[in-house]
Amino acid sequence: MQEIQKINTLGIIGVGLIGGSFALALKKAGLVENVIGYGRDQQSIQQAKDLGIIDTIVTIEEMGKIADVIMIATPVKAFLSVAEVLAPVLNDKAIVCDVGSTKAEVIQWAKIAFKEKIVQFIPSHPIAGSHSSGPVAAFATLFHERNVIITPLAENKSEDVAWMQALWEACGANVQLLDQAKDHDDIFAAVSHFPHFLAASYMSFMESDAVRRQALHMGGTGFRDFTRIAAGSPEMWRDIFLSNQEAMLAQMNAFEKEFHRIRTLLENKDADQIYQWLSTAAQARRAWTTIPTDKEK
Ligand SMILES: NC(=O)c1ccc[n+]([C@@H]2O[C@H](COP(=O)([O-])OP(=O)(O)OC[C@H]3O[C@@H](n4cnc5c(N)ncnc54)[C@H](O)[C@@H]3O)[C@@H](O)[C@H]2O)c1
Ligand SMILES: O=C(O)C(=O)C[C@]1(C(=O)O)C=C[C@@H](O)C=C1
Repeated sequence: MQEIQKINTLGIIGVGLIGGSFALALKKAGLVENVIGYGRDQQSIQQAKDLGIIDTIVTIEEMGKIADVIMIATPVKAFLSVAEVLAPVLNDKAIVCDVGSTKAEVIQWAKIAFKEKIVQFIPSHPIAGSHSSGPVAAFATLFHERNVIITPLAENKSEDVAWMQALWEACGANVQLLDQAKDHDDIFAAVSHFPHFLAASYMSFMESDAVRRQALHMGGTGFRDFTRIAAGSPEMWRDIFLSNQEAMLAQMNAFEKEFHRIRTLLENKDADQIYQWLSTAAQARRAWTTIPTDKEK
């Protein structure tokens, strides 16, 4: 196997679950000498340093001058303001990536902020995460056996994309390249953003009424598994929904029809069709093997 080029200085903007885990994974792989970090919140960035995720706290200006790889790992709606500070101070040798859950808007903003330096920006999205956030939630094996989607830009140099891919692979990830940001956003509206909408809607629905709230205490493993993701960061998910509004609304419209169809089956006590519907769903879920099942803790 070809040796992966080491990073002298890795810069992370927004050292939370994803940025922190990337830094820890590359440290563990022995691929980074020095990690510098910038964060919005002083207490949180200090915590990242105390936990050994980053070695030094810096400003974006300092990072832009010295880092050779920079990851922007903030919630997606913070991307533009961060990129606008980074772009003018970004050294020519650096490559920059993001980890945002949406791609079309991020790429549009990257082009506005980085201008001719857009060649240095490689859009990325790890399909790995958790409902926990902040540097305390970060761990080195988060990306093991998980997909990472890179949506390279026409302007990118192929050797930079290859290096980015190799870095993710060194974190244990399987990298897939997707040409179109819109395809990415449609896909992840369906398999990530809309499921989150369902879990969050369900939890707020349960919480909104005293009798249902009382029933929550009786929930078991099915309830736990169905609702886990609803505990995720409201800031992160607000930004994702707003950033992928069009694709989310398309999912909602389609689901409204399905909701209606199933409701009618139940109103009509149509046992055969209800069985058919549940059977199709069960087969689809049993056949889903995209990621391995987490080992029992
Ligand atoms: N959590 C997941 O499951 C997951 C998975 C894949 C991708 N993502 C994406 O990764 C990004 C980060 O998510 P996360 O789970 O690590 O969130 P997080 O809350 O754990 O970390 C985000 C960090 O960014 C910092 N931050 C926020 N605004 C900032 C700003 N303007 N300048 C500098 N720092 C700022 C926060 O203080 C925090 O430390 C988001 O864009 C999210 O969509 C998340
Ligand atoms: O495991 C979780 O809690 C997640 O929500 C992770 C998850 C997902 O939907 O799979 C969430 C958002 C991302 O952009 C990528 C991964």
